[in-house]
Amino acid sequence: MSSPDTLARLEATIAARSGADPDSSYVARLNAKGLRKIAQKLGEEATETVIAALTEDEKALVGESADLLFHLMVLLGAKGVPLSDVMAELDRREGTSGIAEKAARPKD
Ligand SMILES: N=c1c2ncn([C@@H]3O[C@H](COP(=O)(O)OP(=O)(O)OP(=O)(O)O)[C@@H](O)[C@H]3O)c2ncn1[C@@H]1O[C@H](COP(=O)(O)O)[C@@H](O)[C@H]1O
Repeated sequence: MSSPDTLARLEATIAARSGADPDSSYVARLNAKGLRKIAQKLGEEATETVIAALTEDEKALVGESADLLFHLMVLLGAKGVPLSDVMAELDRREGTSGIAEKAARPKD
């Protein structure tokens, strides 16, 4: 079933797999390699998503977007940042235009 719960389930799976055997778990393998590697993978997936958006079909964009979200979730897990904190930040922003928010930023 696909829903907002999908990311919550993935968060729980990632937490459960982080300390697993790196030979059998990709999440464990990434965590064993450390934060720098996780961040690098996230950057690669972001680039691949951009390339898919600009040069590939919708199926490729969906696949790369899933890779991107998955690796973001691994990064948040490695940093101990709950998904609910990110969702709360999006909720806080809800209804505020990005144009208005940017215009209200203090000028330096
Ligand atoms: N959603 C995913 C998911 N999406 C992508 N990937 C893996 O992410 C890896 C990245 O693929 P790439 O081709 O970009 O990278 P790569 O081939 O490893 O390339 P290099 O970095 O080695 O050069 C692949 O091994 C994918 O299988 C995922 N691996 C796991 N999950 C979820 O995490 C759960 C736990 O996985 P394990 O930790 O492996 O048990 C799974 O049940 C899934 O729910």
